Amino acid sequence: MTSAVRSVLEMLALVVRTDRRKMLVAVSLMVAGGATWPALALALRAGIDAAAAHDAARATQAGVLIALCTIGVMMLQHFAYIPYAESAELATITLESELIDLANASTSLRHHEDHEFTERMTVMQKGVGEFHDGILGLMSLVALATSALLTGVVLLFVSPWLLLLPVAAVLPVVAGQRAQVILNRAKERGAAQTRAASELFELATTAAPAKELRLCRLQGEVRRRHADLWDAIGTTLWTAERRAAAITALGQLAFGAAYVGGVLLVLRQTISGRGTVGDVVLVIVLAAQVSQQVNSALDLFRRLQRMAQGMTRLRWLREAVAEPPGAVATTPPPPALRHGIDLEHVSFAYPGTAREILSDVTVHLPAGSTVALVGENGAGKSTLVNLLCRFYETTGGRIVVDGVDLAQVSPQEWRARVAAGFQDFVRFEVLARHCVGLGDLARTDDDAAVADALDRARAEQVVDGLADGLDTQLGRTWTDGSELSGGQWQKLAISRAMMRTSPLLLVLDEPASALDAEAEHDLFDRYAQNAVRVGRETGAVTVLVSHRFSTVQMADTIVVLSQGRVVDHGDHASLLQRGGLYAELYGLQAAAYS
Ligand SMILES: Nc1ncnc2c1ncn2[C@@H]1O[C@H](COP(=O)(O)OP(=O)(O)OP(=O)(O)O)[C@@H](O)[C@H]1O
Repeated sequence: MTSAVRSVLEMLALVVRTDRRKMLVAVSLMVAGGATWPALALALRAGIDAAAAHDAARATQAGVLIALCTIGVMMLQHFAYIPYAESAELATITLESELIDLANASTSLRHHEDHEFTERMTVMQKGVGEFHDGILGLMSLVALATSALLTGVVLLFVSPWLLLLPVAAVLPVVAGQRAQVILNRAKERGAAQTRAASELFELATTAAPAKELRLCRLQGEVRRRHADLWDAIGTTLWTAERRAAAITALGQLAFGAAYVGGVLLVLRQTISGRGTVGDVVLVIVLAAQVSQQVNSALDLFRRLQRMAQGMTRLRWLREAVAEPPGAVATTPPPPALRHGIDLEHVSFAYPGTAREILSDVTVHLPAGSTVALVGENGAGKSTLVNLLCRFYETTGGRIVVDGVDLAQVSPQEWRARVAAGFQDFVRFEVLARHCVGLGDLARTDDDAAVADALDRARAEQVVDGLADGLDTQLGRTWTDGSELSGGQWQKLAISRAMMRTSPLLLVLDEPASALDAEAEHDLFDRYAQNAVRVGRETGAVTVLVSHRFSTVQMADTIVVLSQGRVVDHGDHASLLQRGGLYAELYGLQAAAYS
C-alpha cells in the first residue's frame, strides 16, 4: 500500500514537474467540472420548489443557475480534457525519455544479458500506455472526489439513509468484476487457439511469408485453419459472455432496487411534509450519479494500481542501472598507441552464465598492425571483439592498452576511439547521409566526411543509385523511403564505421557477410590501406573477423581460436607451414572453391 501511495505521489510530482501551469489549469477545471452535477441537482430543486410555490423571481434565478450548471456539465470536463490530456502526454514523453536513458545507462552491455532486466524493460516499453492512462486517472480522481464529496453532503442533508446508495452502487461493480473474471477465464482457456489464429492471420496478411504461401498454394489452408480456430474459441467465449451478462444484470438489478427505495423514501418524506418535490428531483438526479461515481472510482483505482506497479518496476530499473560511485573508470585512453594491445590470460563468461567462452587468452596485438581472428562458428571471435570494445568486463585476466589496464579506461572515451562494423549492424531508417554520418555524430551533416567514408567503404555506388543521393530517405517504414538490399545496407554500415578518422581500434566483425567474396576482398583491401594510414598516425590496431581466407590472409597477424582458446597465431605463410587448425580450415575452403 505504501509503495502504491509512493508511486502515485511520484507520478504526481512528475506531472507537476513536466508542466505545472497546464496541470493547475487542468485540475481547476476538473474540480469545477466535478462540482457542477451536485450544483445542477441543487439548482433543479430550487427551481422546482420555486415553481411549486409560484415564486417567479426565485424560479427565474434558479433557471439561470440551471442553465449555467448545464453549460458547466457539458463544457468544463471537455475543456479540462485539453490541458489534462496534454499534461499526461508530456509526462509520458518524459517517462519514455527516462526509459531510453535507462536502457542505455550502463557503460557495458551486461544488463541486456540480465533476464530480469530485459523482461521488466519489455513490460515497461509495452506498458507506457498504462502510465498515460494512470496519469489521466490521477487527474480524473480530483474531479471525482469533488463530485462524490458534494453529492454525499447534499444527500446527507436530505436523509442520512441515502448515504447507503454508494454502498448499493458497489454491487453492480462487484458483479461486473465477477463477470470480467468469467470472461478472462474463457479467454485464457482459448488463449493458445487465439494466439495460433492471430499468428495465422499475420502469416496470411504480411509481406515476408507471401512468396512461400503462393508457391505452396497455402492461402486456402491458412484461411480454413484460421476459421476453424475461431469456431472453437467462439463457443467457449459465447457461453462465458451469456453468464457474464446474467451476473452483470443481477448487480444492476440490486442497485436499481436501492435507487427505487431511495426515491420512495424521499417521496414519503415529501408526502408527510418533511420534504419538497424538489428533494425528489434532487435525489432522482444525484442517485443516478452515485452509481456512475462508484463505477468510475473503482476503475480509477485499478488504473492507478497498474500505474503504481509500473512505477515500482521503474524504480527497480533505476536501481539496477545505477553504477556505484567510483565504479566507472575515468582514465583517458592514450592519444596514440605505441606498443599495442595485450590480452593477458583473458577469460570470460557472459553475465548470468557459468560457461567460459574465452579461456586463458594471451596474445599481443601490435600497434599499427592488422589482426585477423579466425576459428569455427562459436569459437569466441565476436566475444573477443566485444571485450576489446569494452562492452563487457573480462571475468579473468586483463586487456592492457599501451601499459594501461583497459578496465581503468573510461568506457565512453575508449569507445570514442573505436571504429567498428558489426555483423548484426543496424539499418537506420534515416536519410542516406545520416545513415553513414551517424558514425561520427559531430560530423553527421558533413558531406565531405560522408563522401570520404563512402569511398573508403567502396559504397559510393549505393548512394549514386539512390533517387535523391544522400538526401534519400531510407527504409520501408516511410511511404517515400527507398528499401536497400542486405548487401547495400551492409555497405552503408561499413561506411558508418569509416566515419571516425583517428581511432585506436578498428574492428570489422564479419560486416561483409552479405557481400560476395570478391566484393569483400575488394573492401578489405581498401580497408587495409586505410588501416595502414590510420595505423601510421595513431598506431591503431585493426581487428577483422572473417570466414573468408582470401580476406584473412591479408592480415599481418592471424589469431586462430578454437573453443575459446588461442591455438595458434602468426602470419598466413607461417600458419600454413605449421599445418595446424588454420591450414586445415584453409584447405577445406580452398577445396570447396576448386
Ligand atoms: N550474449 C550472449 N550470451 C551468452 N552466450 C553467448 C552470447 N553471445 C554469444 N554467446 C556464446 O558464446 C559462444 C561464442 O560465440 P561468438 O559469437 O563469440 O562466436 P564466434 O566465433 O564469433 O562465432 P561465429 O563465427 O558463428 O560468429 C557461443 O557458444 C555462443 O553461444
